[in-house]
Amino acid sequence: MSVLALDWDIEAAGGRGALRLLDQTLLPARTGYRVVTTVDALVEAIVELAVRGAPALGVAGAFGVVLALDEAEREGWDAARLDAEVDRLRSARPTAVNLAWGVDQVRPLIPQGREAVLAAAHALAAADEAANRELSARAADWLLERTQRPRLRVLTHCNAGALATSAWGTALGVVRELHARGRLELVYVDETRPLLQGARLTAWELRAEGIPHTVQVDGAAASTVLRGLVDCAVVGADRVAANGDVANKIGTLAVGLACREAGVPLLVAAPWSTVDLDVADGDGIEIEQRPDHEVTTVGGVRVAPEGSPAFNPAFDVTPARLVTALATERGVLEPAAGRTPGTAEHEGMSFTS
Ligand SMILES: CSC[C@H]1O[C@H](OP(=O)(O)O)[C@H](O)[C@@H]1O
Repeated sequence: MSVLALDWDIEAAGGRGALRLLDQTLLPARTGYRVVTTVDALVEAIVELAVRGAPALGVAGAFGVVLALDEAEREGWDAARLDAEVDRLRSARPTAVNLAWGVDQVRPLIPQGREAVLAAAHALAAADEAANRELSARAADWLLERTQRPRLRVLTHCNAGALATSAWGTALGVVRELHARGRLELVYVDETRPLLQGARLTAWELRAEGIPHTVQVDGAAASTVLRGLVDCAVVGADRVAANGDVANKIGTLAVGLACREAGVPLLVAAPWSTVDLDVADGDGIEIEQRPDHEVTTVGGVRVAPEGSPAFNPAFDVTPARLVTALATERGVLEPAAGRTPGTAEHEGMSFTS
């Protein structure tokens, strides 16, 4: 199964093409799509998490610039309006660096015309898949060497799968790689409240491919780790600071603390596009605050009393000292060990254990 979170649909919208999004708010109950042709519709899809996941947001941002160019032509926008709309797309969600990065990769090509921007967006999507496959192989090698286990029991949090990327996935890319090698025993899938990306999306991906897994409540993660039920935790990332601090879905920090206490490796799987060298450490990463109703209701049913407010940070920051390994397509770094890469590929990163 090769699910695509998003793809450019050249037949849509009168032949000019459109961005077709697998609407992740509908999964796993049903499969539906949003075919978006405007910046408004794409921003709405991003904010509602119809399309989500750092690398997928990068690809959506790049194709979103093409949508903005087409809309500008249809609506007669001047350069200032086009610029403002691209900025609005770029800032639709603040924590994942990839959205802004994807826009910034293609924006300089606007003077060369829409076909140049479209070609660059396609190239960015292809490069993301290649990076995911490379980092997954490197991560699997590292985990098998580190654990010396014949088959691995893995805990993962949220969804960092094909649905969160252009294809293959990051954390789930590592799981797919281990499974393909016959070296995966079981995946413990944190449900990942409040939007349940684990229970809804990660389980959907793993079930579709017959990858053994079991869904658990987020509150079980620490005891699962400390009871020795897993050999490692593998998660994605939304932004990695220059010192190795990692912003990821809320609850990742708790997994990192449990792993450190249990002496179990926490591996963060992320393409280099998620590394933000302009941010020195985690304190510089903006954490998205999301609406109360995501916490106080479940499936539209109120579970907290009317009038009870909610605290709903969408991400947390796991300090580098808890990150055993950071697997990118350029190599596997070891922030917790203070192993500064000291190689050209990782120029700008610096870890102190
Ligand atoms: C490889 S996706 C990285 C990251 O994105 C997810 O956040 P969201 O579902 O809010 O877009 C989650 O933090 C994943 O780990």
